[in-house]
Amino acid sequence: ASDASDSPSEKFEYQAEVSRLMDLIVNSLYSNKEVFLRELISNASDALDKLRFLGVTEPELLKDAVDLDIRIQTDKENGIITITDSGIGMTRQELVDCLGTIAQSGTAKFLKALKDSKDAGADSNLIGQFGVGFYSAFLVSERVEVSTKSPKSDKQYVWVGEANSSTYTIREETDPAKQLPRGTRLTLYLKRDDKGYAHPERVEKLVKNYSQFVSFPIYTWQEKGFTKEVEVDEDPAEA
Ligand SMILES: CCNC(=O)[C@H]1O[C@@H](n2cnc3c(N)nc(I)nc32)[C@H](O)[C@@H]1O
Repeated sequence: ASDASDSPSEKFEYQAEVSRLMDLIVNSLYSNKEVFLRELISNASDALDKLRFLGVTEPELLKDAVDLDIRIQTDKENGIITITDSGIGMTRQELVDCLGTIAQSGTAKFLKALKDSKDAGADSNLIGQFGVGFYSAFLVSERVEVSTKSPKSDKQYVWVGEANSSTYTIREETDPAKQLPRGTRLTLYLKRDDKGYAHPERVEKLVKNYSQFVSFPIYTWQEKGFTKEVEVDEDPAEA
């Protein structure tokens, strides 16, 4: 929760289409909540891809030499999941453009596709195709924080959204303990009935089921520090 020491935050209204889209996603995927982790890992992977691609022509983007990976930390006592990527990160304006607004055409197309889709399964795949998977975080979270640092900006910002709210806030991240060299850290404060997702073995199972083809290493935080989550198939010759 934001305490007094936080930097001042600015409040924004979601663009109307976004509010409608969030309600639609939460209602249509209610029976398939576990897809949230696949969608958020997919966004993290896209952010790492963007960085790798841009790094080819703009090597200075890679100046903060941190490994390109995705780290998932669970806090089962408090029902919190953290997903951190060392991707390109977002500027303050990008937070507004990417999370507070959506191209009208995108929503209309998504709505039509949703109507045409037959079963719930199709719905969950549709949100990935339309790049709107971020909002699936609100299937299981009462509050989502997106702390992000882009090499294009000298400041780190925190976007905060609450379930069933028509507004979100953005403030500068000034807490020294929360600084990122680059990339994005999502903090999911899980709903009372969904705190079970904050168990490491459940996260591991979801990562194995849904995200085995991500082209970056995914680490889950255990008590004993980060361990490699996705087995790399041993070369039989070396096994
Ligand atoms: C419709 C919701 N919008 C998004 O999910 C967009 O937000 C941005 N986004 C979401 N998670 C992100 C992430 N982890 N890193 C970066 I860079 N951008 C991210 C991307 O531009 C997504 O297309």
